[in-house]
Amino acid sequence: MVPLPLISQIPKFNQVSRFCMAMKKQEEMVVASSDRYETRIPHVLSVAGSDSGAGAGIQADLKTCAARGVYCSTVITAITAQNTVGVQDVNIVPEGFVSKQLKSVLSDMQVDVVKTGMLPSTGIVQVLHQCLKEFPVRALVVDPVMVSTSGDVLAGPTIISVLQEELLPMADLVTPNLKEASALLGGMPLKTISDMRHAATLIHQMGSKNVLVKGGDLPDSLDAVDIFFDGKDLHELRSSRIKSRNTHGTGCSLASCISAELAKGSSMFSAVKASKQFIERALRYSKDINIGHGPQGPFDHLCRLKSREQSSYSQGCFNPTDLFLYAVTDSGMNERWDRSITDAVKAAVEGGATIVQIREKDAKTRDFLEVAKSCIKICHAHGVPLLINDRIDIALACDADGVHVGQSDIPAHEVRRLLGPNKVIGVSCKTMEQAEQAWIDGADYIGCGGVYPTNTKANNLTVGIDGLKRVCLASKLPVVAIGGINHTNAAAVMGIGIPNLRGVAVVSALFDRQCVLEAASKLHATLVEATTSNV
Ligand SMILES: Nc1ncnc2c1ncn2[C@@H]1O[C@H](COP(=O)(O)OP(=O)(O)O)[C@@H](O)[C@H]1O
Ligand SMILES: Cc1ncc(COP(=O)(O)O)c(N)n1
Ligand SMILES: [Mg+2]
Repeated sequence: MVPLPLISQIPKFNQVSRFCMAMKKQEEMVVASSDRYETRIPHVLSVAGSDSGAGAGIQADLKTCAARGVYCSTVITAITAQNTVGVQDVNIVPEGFVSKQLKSVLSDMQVDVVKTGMLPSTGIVQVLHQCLKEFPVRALVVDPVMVSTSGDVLAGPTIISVLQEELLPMADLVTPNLKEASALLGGMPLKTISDMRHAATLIHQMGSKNVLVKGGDLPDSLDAVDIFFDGKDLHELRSSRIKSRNTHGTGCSLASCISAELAKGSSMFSAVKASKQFIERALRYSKDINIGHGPQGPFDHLCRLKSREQSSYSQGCFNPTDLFLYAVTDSGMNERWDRSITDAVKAAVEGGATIVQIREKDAKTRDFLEVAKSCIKICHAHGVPLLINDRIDIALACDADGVHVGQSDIPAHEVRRLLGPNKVIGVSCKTMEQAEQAWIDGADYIGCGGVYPTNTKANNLTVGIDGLKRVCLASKLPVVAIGGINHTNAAAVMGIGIPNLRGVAVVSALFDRQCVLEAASKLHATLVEATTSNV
C-alpha cells in the first residue's frame, strides 16, 4: 500500500484547499438541484479532548451524534488518561497539530456545525478562531470545559480571557456548567436558579448569541434545571433529576446533541429542548449500569437502539412514546417525487420519525414484501419500529413489528390471534365506541382522525379537534392523531394537552415534499417545541 503523504509534505496545500472549496461549491449546486440532497448527512465537527474512559469528550460526542443520526468528525485537542475515579494525566496536543487537523477536516468535508469541548491552551483557542474565520460554518457551539465532574482541571484559568475575546463573539451558543459560568464571571458565586438567570444575562454580554447555564450540579435541586437566554427571553428548562452515579459526560453530550440537532436544521431553542430530553432519557435508561469502580460512571448514549433490541416487540410491551412522529408512506407521492419507498423511509427516520407504517394499497404482493424487508433494516438501524398497513400476510412474512388496521379491515382481535401477543397493533378509530372496542380487542394504540381535511384518503370523514379530544378522553389506549397534520398545525393538535395523545401521524407533510429529511426534522422540532414545557 502506498503511504499517504502528510499534509505538510503536499506542495501548495493552499491550492489543494482552494480546489476543495471549489469542489464544495459545485457539490452544493448539484445537491440543491437534484434528489442527492436527501442523501447528504448532517455533519458536526467536534473539537475536544479524548477521554480514555469514553464517558465524556470526543468519545461522548461521537456516540451522541451517532445516536442522533448525524456524522461526526473529530479534532483532538488533548489526550486524557481518565476513568470513573478521575483524570490521572493530560497530554495537550501542540496547537500546530490541532491546526492541521482542523484544516484537514474543514477544507474537505461539508461541516455544518462546530462543537468545542476541552480547549486546553490559549494557542489552541487562537488557531481555532483563525480556522473558523477561514472556513466559516453554519453554527458554533462552545462548551467551555474547564473542570471535570471529578474536580480535575482540564483547561486552566488562562484560557478564560482568550475564550471571551476570540471564541464567544463568534459563538451561536455557549453552555457553561455552574463552575464554568462562575469562572467566566470572575468567581461570582452561583447557588440558586435566580443566580443562574443573572449569570446567563451577564455571559450573554460576552458576545455569544445564546447562553445555556447548566444546573446539573445545582445543590438541593429536585429537578435538573438549566437556564436558556437568547438575548431577549430567559427560559427555565426542567427535567426530573435522575438519581444515578452515571452522569459523567452529560455536559459534552448535551452540547453535541444540540449541535447535531442544529446540523439537521432545528432552531436553537428546539435543539436545546430536544437535547435536554435526550440526556434525561439516556440517564434514566443507564441509571443502574455499572462500569468502573469510581464515583462517576459513564452513561449509555445508544440506549434507544439497545432498548429496541431487548424490546418491546420481542417482550410484548409497546412503548407509546414511539407514536411521537409517525410516518405513513404513500407510493403515489414517492412516484411523483421520483424516489423509492426505501429512500423515503430512510430520510424520514434520519429526520426524526419515531415509527413508520408502510401503506401500499396497489403494490404487487411480492414487491411489497421486498420493500417491507428493506425498510425494516433501515428502521431497525435507527431503533425505529416498522408496522405494515392492513397486510397481515406481509407483516408475518417479513417479521414486521406490527400491523395497523382500519375499521373495514380484519378485526383487531383476529389480528392479535394471528400475530401473537408480542407484536404492535394499531386501529383507526373515529368514535369513543370504536376506541373502546380496540381496547377490548387487544390493540396497543389507536389512530384518530382525520383531524383536518386531507386528500390522502378519499371520502374520509373529518372528526376535527373536538372529535379528537372526545376520543382521547375516552380511550384507554394511547392515541396518535392523523389527517391533514403538518408543521403549521401540529402544535395546535398537541396543544389539546390530553396526556394519552402521544403524537401525530403524517403522510403528505413528509412525503409530498422535495426533501423528506428536512420536512421530518422540522416537524420533529415543532413537536418537541409544542410538548416541552418552559416557564
Ligand atoms: N442527575 C441528572 N438528571 C437529569 N439531568 C441531569 C442530571 N445531571 C445533569 N443533568 C443535565 O445534564 C446536562 C449537563 O449538565 P451538567 O452536568 O451541569 O454539565 P457538565 O457535565 O458540563 O457539568 C444539563 O442539561 C443538566 O440539566
Ligand atoms: C476529555 C474530557 N472532556 C470533557 C470532560 C468533562 O466532562 P464531565 O464534566 O462530565 O467530567 C472530561 N471529563 N474529559
Ligand atoms: Mg456533569
